[in-house]
Amino acid sequence: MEWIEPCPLKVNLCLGVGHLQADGYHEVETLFWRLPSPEILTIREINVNNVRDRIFRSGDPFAGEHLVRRALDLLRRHGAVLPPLEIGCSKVVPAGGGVGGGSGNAAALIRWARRYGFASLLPEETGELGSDVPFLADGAPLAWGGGRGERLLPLSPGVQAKGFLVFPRWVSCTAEAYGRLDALREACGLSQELPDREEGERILSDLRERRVVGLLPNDFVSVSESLHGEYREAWALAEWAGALAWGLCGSGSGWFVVLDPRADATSLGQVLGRLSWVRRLVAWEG
Ligand SMILES: C[C@](O)(CO)[C@H](O)COP(=O)(O)OP(=O)(O)OC[C@H]1O[C@@H](n2ccc(N)nc2=O)[C@H](O)[C@@H]1O
Ligand SMILES: Nc1ncnc2c1ncn2[C@@H]1O[C@H](COP(=O)(O)OP(=O)(O)OP(=O)(O)O)[C@@H](O)[C@H]1O
Repeated sequence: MEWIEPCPLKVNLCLGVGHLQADGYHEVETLFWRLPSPEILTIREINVNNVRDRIFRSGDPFAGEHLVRRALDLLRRHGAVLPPLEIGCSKVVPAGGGVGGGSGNAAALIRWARRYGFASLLPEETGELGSDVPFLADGAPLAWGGGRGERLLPLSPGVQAKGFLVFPRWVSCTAEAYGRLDALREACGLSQELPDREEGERILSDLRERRVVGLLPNDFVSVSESLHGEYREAWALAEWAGALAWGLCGSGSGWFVVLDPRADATSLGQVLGRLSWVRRLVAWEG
């Protein structure tokens, strides 16, 4: 048997970071939006006894253990009786870009396991793989997320739009970004007021009505702008292009532009593609 499983990505249409908790994680309040990923998982059953799983890596490189392997281990620990599997994924989305590319690969396997009745994991369980995995594994197009991202309230209907994910030449380590935000807040006495769901609903209603929102609220913007002046150029370009909204992907380094679904994205795509500090451009429609 062979299955093809599409992988999801996420951006945060609003992201507020609260205090560091005793478990080493910060409390967040966020509006998750699922976007289609250019990546897919191919899952093949190995019909030979006493053979181990084979997980193949190709495309864009990344460090550390494959999140798909960790997802397989998690599924089996929770009772999934899976045959040995051969899983492949050609990486297109750069790691450290803030869209949960690796988390989306793991989430795709978890969704596949749920669909075929192998196991149905809870958000608190999938959160072990990464804070964005519960949302990505859930399947809702939009959700308000609390806790570390595992407390989810699905929102509907979705938003029709198109746009770009833009990955710069630098990457952002999530743990470092949270640490820098704490340090910046301590140094500048910045407030830690968390957004509420009403703020998220306002953003959604503007986007559904195709009203311009501008730069989306994300506490990591100040951290990223302090490290890379290029983000200000990014926001100016998005505004010049008549985008509905733009913002940082999670804790960076990627950023995204949301356009009216009827807009012609050609010139913006050409301009973004020519920027010397841009490593990869991914167009999306959803
Ligand atoms: C920035 C977001 O993408 C917003 O959706 C997520 O909060 C980050 O999710 P992620 O990249 O999957 O990160 P994780 O693998 O869960 O966490 C990596 C590290 O980031 C820090 N971390 C992460 C999430 C969180 N709410 N507070 C944290 O302080 C912790 O040091 C943690 O060890
Ligand atoms: N299949 C995978 N694809 C990409 N990265 C992976 C994968 N498996 C493990 N990783 C590691 O996990 C980290 C987190 O990946 P993920 O794509 O979920 O998060 P991100 O928000 O895009 O980036 P980061 O958390 O690194 O800022 C990556 O930085 C990478 O080192």
